[in-house]
Amino acid sequence: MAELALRDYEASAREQLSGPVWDFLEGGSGTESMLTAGRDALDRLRLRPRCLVDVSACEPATTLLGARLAAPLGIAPVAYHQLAHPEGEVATARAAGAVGALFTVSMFASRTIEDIAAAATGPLWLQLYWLKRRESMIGLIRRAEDAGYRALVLTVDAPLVAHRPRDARNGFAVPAGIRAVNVDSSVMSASYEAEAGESAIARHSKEQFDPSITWADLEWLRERTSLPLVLKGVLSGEDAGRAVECGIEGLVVSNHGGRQLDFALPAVDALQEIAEAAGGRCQIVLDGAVRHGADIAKGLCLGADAVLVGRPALWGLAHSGSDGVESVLRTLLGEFSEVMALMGAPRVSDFHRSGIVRS
Ligand SMILES: Cc1cc2nc3c(=O)[nH]c(=O)nc-3n(C[C@H](O)[C@H](O)[C@H](O)COP(=O)(O)O)c2cc1C
Ligand SMILES: CC(C)CC(=O)C(=O)O
Repeated sequence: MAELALRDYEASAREQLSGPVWDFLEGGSGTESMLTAGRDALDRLRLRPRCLVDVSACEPATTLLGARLAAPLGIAPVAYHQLAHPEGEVATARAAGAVGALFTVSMFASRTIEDIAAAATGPLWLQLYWLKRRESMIGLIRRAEDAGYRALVLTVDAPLVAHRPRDARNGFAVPAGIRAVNVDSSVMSASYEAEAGESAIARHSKEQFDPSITWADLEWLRERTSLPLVLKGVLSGEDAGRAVECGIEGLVVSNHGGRQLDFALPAVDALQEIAEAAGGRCQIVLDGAVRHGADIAKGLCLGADAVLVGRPALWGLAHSGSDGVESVLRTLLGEFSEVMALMGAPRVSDFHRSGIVRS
């Protein structure tokens, strides 16, 4: 297969997927201001290389929460991979394992977390929303522990799913046959049908998410699992400091790919403040608009330990299933290896704040 750039996978996915599914995948909240803002913020950052460094043997491998990765790269939690390919998350897990990337499985995965784990040869994290029915959440956590998941990622930027105009206009609902098979069907049953002016996705949150949780509730979760806890959707240094005080092991700096608070700051613009507030006491992961190996380097310079891609994995999946996801990840990895050499940064630990300039 000829080498494709990420934008070719995007174009192919757009052709393959139905209009409403494409809109669900690509769309943002409110004015969709953040869909371009996240990319613009990364583009404004320029890399400053060092010269005359021996880069004859660059080593992109790293460790994240104790798991070895081939590079500081992973896949962000994205609901319902079967929207892009019948094999869904099982295909994605196979691809992530083949490349040595982390795969964060969404609570709203369309394949069972056990089937996904059986296909995985790399580390898996499980993402959770805090459900009103806590016993459903705990049941899922037990299953994740038994299936060998390495961390739980609690998404904290979604007390409710924001208004997403494309989904509302399309009355978007996941097609029959694709279901959130890991969430109690009794919890989910009402949430698969759109109502007038509201997508079924918005109903998921209205009916199931608990918008009353606070920092105090984290202790309750901590007592119920031995897995490391990661908070996803943190955008302020104050919250990062608070998370560290609560003993949280990781943070995903993210604005949910522009799908939650409209006009939220781009995640990469919050990264340095958050990394400084965390002060090396927890691991820092960045997501949002990462589309090139250079973006991985930019994240590392500003204090991230790894970066995640969301939509690009689904573009690869829609294009050619597991092979497509693998090629997307390999493209990013190849670009990152080249950036390492050209930056004079042969190891992941060689990326520092001085390697980046805001233009
Ligand atoms: C279609 C779609 C579904 C998503 N589902 C989830 C989810 O279930 N849980 C979650 O925490 N984030 C979810 N996200 C947000 C991603 O984890 C991630 O923050 C975002 O997509 C990163 O930006 P990128 O797509 O530009 O790489 C979703 C994003 C998309 C595009
Ligand atoms: C099922 C949804 C709540 C998934 C999500 O987080 C999203 O669509 O951004």
